[in-house]
Amino acid sequence: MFISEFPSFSWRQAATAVAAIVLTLLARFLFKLVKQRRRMRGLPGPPYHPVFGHLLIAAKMAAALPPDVHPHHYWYWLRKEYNLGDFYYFDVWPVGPPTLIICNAEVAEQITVKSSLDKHPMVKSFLKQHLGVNNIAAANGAVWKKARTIYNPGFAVSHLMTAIPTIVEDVLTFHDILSKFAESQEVIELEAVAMKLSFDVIGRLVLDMELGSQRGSNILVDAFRRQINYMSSANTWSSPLEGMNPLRRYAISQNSKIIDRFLGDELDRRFANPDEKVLGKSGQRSMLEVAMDTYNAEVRDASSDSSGAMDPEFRQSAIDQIRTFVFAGHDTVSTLISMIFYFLSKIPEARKKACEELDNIFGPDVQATAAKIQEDPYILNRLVFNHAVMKETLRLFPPANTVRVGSPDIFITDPVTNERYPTYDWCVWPDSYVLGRDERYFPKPEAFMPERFLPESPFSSIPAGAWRPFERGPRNCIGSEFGTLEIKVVLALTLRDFEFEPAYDKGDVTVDGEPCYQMLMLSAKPKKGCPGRIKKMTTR
Ligand code: HEM
Repeated sequence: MFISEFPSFSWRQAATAVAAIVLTLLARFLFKLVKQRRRMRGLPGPPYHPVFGHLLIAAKMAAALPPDVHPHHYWYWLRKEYNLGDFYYFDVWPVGPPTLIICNAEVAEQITVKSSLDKHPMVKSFLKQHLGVNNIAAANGAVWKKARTIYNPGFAVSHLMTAIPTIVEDVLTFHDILSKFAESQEVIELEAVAMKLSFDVIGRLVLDMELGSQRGSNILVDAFRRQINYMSSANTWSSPLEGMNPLRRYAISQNSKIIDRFLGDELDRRFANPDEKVLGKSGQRSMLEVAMDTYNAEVRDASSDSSGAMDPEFRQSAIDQIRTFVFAGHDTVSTLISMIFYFLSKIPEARKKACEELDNIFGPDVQATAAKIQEDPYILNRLVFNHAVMKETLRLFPPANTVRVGSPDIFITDPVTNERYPTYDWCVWPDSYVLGRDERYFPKPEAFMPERFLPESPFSSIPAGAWRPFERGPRNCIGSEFGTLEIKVVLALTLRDFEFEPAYDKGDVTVDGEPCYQMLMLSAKPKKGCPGRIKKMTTR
């Protein structure tokens, strides 16, 4: 083409083209805005502005709460401030997704148990950079079902019990570490200390490996820690621009490659030696073995290529799931350990009862307790009061939650009026924090009372669906049994020897009466990492 053949544009034509584009975009935006605001008609929620929707209320809420709070605190604040009922709609489009918040046990069951809405696409768009595109926690449909079917056997109680003896060793290391902190009397972030333990423990279950992160460093654990820092608040609603930073994205993808390489090498090693009994000293089968079993049964002959390499699709999916188990399996448990110590520090009677139960079942000596658990892990089932302590802590401080996407065919039904309300095009959020503080289900909700979970509870029985920190229905937590067992081992081996003394400052901001409020770090983490000192118990 010759130069003379180029069409000649005048500035005026260029300006007209730009104006046309801007006007089209503006018209589209206005069309969507009107459509969005109309959808709210007749739906329950805080006072609604015809143009700004709930944006003005969101601004008021942001001014009332610290900027780093987990959305659990938003939903609870809104409900109290505007005296909202069993569910409400909150429309902050275009700043955030229009959300339907569910605060009623029966309604929460309608969209998780009776029908199970899919996970919201924003869960995948956020998690894929950290846990891979196939991760079970964000997947839907056939991809999710296949993953759940493959890994369910690895979470069967009989299988989990085989991991307990080595977990006892990790918890004894934790005991040593707490002893050192008790001597030094330094202020520690309990959540960070507990996280090293929960890493070691999940390493046993998932990889049957001794990660040793309580004592030193490890390539995998270090890479996971960096990844978790990238997942922090800066990554989410409070500062959306940070998520767009290309340098940060590059750093995340490089770090991800380190994790993938580590796990991929492990898979390849086990693939190359199908007959080798790749068992660690526990003699248990890790999640890697569970994955290899499926591969050998279903995929190996059909799809190994001529080079004899593992089917790449299966390999990547296995890596994604193992990453997800390591992440989901350590992050929530470390929060739970620190929050149990925190709440028990405030309620000595509950602590005393938990210690008495441990003495009755195991006798007073910690080494003897460890030996008893190793010999018969099922003895942990007898820890009824300690289990109730765990449940009460999760009621007040649920570390995780589910976020679903509405569907044109699925409506919620108001349990009082029987009227149906839409879920379609709403982000649907059944909130365990709000439910856990509802006095219809949990009388004296602010009080820490493990007794409410015992058969002889002074209160009427708790309806199904009111307590849902592990979520419910087919998308419930696959690791709930394992998390519970781990907590019981921790309590059995540490509670009687150590006490926690929180070290929040007098001037620290509180939310719902707590300086230890829920911070958004993907999951809900205690503010400041739950700072405090460890005290060695001399009397119980
Ligand atoms: C205190 C301990 C734990 C709590 C409170 C907890 C809570 C939850 C919650 C609320 C969900 C639903 C999330 C959603 O719908 O997006 C979930 C899912 C999940 N959890 Fe846990 N979890 C805990 C421990 C564990 C452990 C120990 C593991 C693994 C070893 C684990 C692995 C998973 C996985 C893989 C999912 C996704 C399941 C699916 O979508 O099918 N969790 N957890």
